[in-house]
Amino acid sequence: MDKLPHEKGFHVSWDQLHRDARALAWRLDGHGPDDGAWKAVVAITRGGMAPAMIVARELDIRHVDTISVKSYNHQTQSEPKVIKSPDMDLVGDGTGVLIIDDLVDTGRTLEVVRAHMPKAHVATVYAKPQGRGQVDSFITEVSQDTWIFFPWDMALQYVQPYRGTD
Ligand SMILES: O=P(O)(O)OC[C@H]1O[C@H](OP(=O)(O)OP(=O)(O)O)[C@H](O)[C@@H]1O
Ligand SMILES: Nc1nc2[nH]cnc2c(=O)[nH]1
Ligand SMILES: [Mg+2]
Repeated sequence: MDKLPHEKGFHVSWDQLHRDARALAWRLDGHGPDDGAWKAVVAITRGGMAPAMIVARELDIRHVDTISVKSYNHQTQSEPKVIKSPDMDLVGDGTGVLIIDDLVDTGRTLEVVRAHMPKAHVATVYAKPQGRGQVDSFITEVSQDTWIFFPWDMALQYVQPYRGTD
């Protein structure tokens, strides 16, 4: 069987992701610059889209845009590239904008995104120590040598019982 590049796996179900993204929304609620309100959400595609939708729903934010940064091919990192920018008339310098991603690992993706919107508030659901300094808010920290598996990358499958029957 193929070996994973990381020994530890943190497997996140849809239910867990929903709860954690909601917890992130509750943490951010009332902390925007305009009487506590946020003016827009920018999801970092693709992984930030589901958490961003949940946060936007909880905080009643209707302006939702995306920035696309590609930095991984499966589990191998390469130079991050912005493939698609948000509407800069909407986001401006980032004031009042919530940038949402599923996780921060090395922080390289967020470095690129922050350069686009320096005044935005950056939030991720999960964070690893190396990239934690790039996020303003997050919910759960995992160790650097843990690989996070998201529900959209998994499927239910049969598991052998601990004790075989033969
Ligand atoms: O902090 P970093 O080391 O830069 O890594 C974090 C980024 O890596 C993953 O995205 P990926 O580039 O794999 O694209 P995807 O969201 O489309 O899966 C993840 O969703 C984060 O956006
Ligand atoms: N799914 C997933 N993508 C990543 N990109 C960088 N780190 C990770 C991780 O732990 N899990
Ligand atoms: Mg991503």
